[in-house]
Amino acid sequence: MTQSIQRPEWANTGSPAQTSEGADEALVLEFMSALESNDADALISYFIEDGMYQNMPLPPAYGRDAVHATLAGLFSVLRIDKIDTLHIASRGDMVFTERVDLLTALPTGKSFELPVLGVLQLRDGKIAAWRDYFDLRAFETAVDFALGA
Ligand SMILES: CCCCCCC(N)=O
Repeated sequence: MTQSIQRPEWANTGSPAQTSEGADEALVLEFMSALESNDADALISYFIEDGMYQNMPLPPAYGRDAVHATLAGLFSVLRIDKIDTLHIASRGDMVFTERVDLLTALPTGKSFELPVLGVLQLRDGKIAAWRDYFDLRAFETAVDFALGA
């Protein structure tokens, strides 16, 4: 079932795929689309060996094995239904995404459109660091599931 996200009225018109610049932003948009696979084995190939991943309200993961375990752990309790990247920008090796991530908590079946600011650092066409900033309490309250427990 193709999920759709209500685009906020303040979002720029047009899709970042049309306005993105450079290989790093294109790679990040490809990765954001790949997240909808919910496949940790496929997603880890986007990271360098000593990459890091952190959902900022939760502990960080350092190194490919820890990043894979964190992704697999997330996918055991939630499903990424849709990632809508509203805006994307980059400076040097840093890429910034303003997004709405449509997520479903598997234990409750409840979904939430989570506003997210994503910061990614690229190195040789792969992700060296991925940090997502969002309101965990708003998410947990909306889906009635304590992710951070
Ligand atoms: C709510 C915490 C889980 C976030 C999963 C990945 C994402 N940023 O959408």
